[in-house]
Amino acid sequence: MIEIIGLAKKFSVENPKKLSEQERQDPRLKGRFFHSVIDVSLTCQPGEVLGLLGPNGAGKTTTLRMLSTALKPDSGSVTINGTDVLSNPVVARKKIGFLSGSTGLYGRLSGRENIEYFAKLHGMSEGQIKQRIDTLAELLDMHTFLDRRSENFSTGMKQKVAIARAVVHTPEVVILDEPTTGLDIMATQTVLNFIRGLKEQGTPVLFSTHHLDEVSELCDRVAVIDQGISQFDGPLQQFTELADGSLHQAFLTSIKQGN
Ligand SMILES: Nc1ncnc2c1ncn2[C@@H]1O[C@H](COP(=O)(O)OP(=O)(O)OP(=O)(O)O)[C@@H](O)[C@H]1O
Repeated sequence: MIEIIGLAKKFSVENPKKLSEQERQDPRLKGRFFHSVIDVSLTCQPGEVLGLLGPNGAGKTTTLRMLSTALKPDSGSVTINGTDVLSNPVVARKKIGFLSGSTGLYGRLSGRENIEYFAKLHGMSEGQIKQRIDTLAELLDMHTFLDRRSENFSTGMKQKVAIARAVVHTPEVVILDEPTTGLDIMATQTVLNFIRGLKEQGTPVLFSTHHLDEVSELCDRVAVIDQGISQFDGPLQQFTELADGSLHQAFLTSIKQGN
């Protein structure tokens, strides 16, 4: 189970001139600090898929980075299957599979070698690594390119390898930052099927997205963040009931309610 309560994170603004016009107008800019995440709470139970929604700049990536231990929150708590992530980041990291926004593969290595490298960091044996990569290659449809150098991979190939790398250690929970952004229809479907497989195994999956069709296809729960504040966290059905069954309208309603 993933539980986030009252998470907050501000960044110091080193050079205000570098802020976008939108950020300058944003009420989260207070003096020398930009309060990216102000108050975010959500939960995701075993076997549930949670879709994290919010406009550009809402604070989704910042929230996911705190959840994955990549960033330290200013306040709030994050618990994964009973482990307090903030006080036990090393233990928590083993439990988490995290796909960040940038795939960051080593271009000189093949897809397989990129995955192997992470598997070794997790202390997996040669036998375990081979078996796990075989399984992931099948699930993510990677056989045709897995042994090629990754520098010339398409966006979809890179993303599949990055997902395989994130889950190679069979984590207890999976967190994916916009896993289908930039992917074609086939690759998107492969990734969505992969998430569905995780759900069937009872693994909680939390992913951020701008695609409402993915939410209706896959998600049990929805969380909405706007300007760093949680506007909704609940079952999909409760979310759609905000606007007579229309996901699109429900999203707009949830955001308007906070303003
Ligand atoms: N290291 C940082 N320093 C200063 N501001 C930051 C930093 N990281 C994020 N921000 C700002 O915090 C806000 C929230 O960013 P974040 O990337 O979490 O949003 P998001 O909801 O993931 O957006 P998108 O949907 O566009 O990916 C943005 O205005 C961003 O510019």
